[in-house]
Amino acid sequence: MATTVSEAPKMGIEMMLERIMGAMEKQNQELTELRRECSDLRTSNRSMEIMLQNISQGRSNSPPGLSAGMSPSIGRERARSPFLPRRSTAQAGPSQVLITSPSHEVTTHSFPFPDDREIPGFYVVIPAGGAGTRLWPLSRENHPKFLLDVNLCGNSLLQSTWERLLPLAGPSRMTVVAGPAHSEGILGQLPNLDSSNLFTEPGPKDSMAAIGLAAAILLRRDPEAVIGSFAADHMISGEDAFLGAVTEAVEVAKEGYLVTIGIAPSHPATGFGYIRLGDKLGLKSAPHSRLVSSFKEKPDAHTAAKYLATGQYRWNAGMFVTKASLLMELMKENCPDLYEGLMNISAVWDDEVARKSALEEVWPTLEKIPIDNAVAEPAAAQGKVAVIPSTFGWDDVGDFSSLAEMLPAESNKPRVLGDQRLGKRCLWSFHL
Ligand SMILES: Nc1nc2c(ncn2[C@@H]2O[C@H](COP(=O)(O)OP(=O)(O)O[C@H]3O[C@H](CO)[C@@H](O)[C@H](O)[C@@H]3O)[C@@H](O)[C@H]2O)c(=O)[nH]1
Repeated sequence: MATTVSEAPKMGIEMMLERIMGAMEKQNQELTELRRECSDLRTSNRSMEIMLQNISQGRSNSPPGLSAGMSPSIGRERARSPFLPRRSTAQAGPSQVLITSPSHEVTTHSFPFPDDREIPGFYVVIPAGGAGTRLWPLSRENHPKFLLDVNLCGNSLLQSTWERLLPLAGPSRMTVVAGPAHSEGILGQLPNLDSSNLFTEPGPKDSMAAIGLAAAILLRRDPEAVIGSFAADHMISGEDAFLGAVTEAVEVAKEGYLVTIGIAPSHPATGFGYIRLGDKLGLKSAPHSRLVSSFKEKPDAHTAAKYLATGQYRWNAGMFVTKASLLMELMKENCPDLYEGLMNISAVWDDEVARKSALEEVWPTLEKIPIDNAVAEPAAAQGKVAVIPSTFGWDDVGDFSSLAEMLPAESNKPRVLGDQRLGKRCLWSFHL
């Protein structure tokens, strides 16, 4: 049937109305979805607050796996930093560790630390990579975050990492893996680092190649070596609790596990990986050790909030303790080309000329992959990964908001990194 002139505008209006109705319906659906997510978040917030009240009132059915210093307002992007003068108790006292028991009780344990904490055969590996682009321009390619004294304590993050771990390994078993651009800065800041323990990689190939290179070299030097990798640019408070956790991790590593340290989460962070706790291992020498059921790398906020509410998850702090031989076996199984490349490089490491040509030839061909995806996730699926759930304060100082949390400020005043009296000459100020 032919359309008359008077019907044409009517059809146009009807089509417009139809489109508007369709758009409204879509918006309604999205609103319903958002309301549902808000309601989920409110529910998990409420349960967290109740659990926190229980802790503060000393009730025993306290929260599954939360650090006692945690802020109740988990809806905020970040909780108060444990690196600020405390109003909370996340930082355990000397030789005391806040432990979350499997029955979800937070208890305080004392570790019988001997004066000499050195662990024979334990090597520290500090992968110092990345320019920390989220902290640019404070951190730049030639001034990476780990060389900066970001919280004005008098030490760079790298120096603090060194000092923290030195009691466990002693200077001869402390190693660093970094790019050539940073060698001078690293040796300048760490005068006690043996230059043969600075493993220089030609270019960034991500954490598996960096830690794998150290493991391959150390395995040739000491077939029984147990290694622990700890990022150069993390901040930790409650150092006794930290050392206690690493000491337990070494015990578990000796039993043939790849061991990680799980941090009690204080808020539903989306910038970290999460570890799902599995069964208790029941080791006498490592009473808090558990199997890792699975890893989840950087979930969205909704998923992270759900994880927190279960109490069964810890943050993955990127710390791994293992026999060097096990790490290489896992690489051989899961990324054989990377394994072979690193074994070839390590075979000629002590010969400077042969090392140079092996690095030139092999390094560019190596796969760029994080240790989490390369070995930790597949090994967890085989029941080969353990975790020491811990409650020391930890942050990876990833961005300005995390850095700002570590700096003191009066309310409604900017946070200043540098000398406040210098006014405009201060290093940096934050308006957050
Ligand atoms: N030497 C060297 N080190 C590297 C390289 N790539 C990464 N690293 C080092 O390996 C560690 C982790 O690498 P990132 O790239 O910073 O990892 P991420 O995205 O932050 O995630 C990992 O760490 C988080 C904690 O900070 C975890 O929450 C997450 O699950 C994961 O393990 C850091 O110490 C980093 O310096 C490299 O090419 N060379």
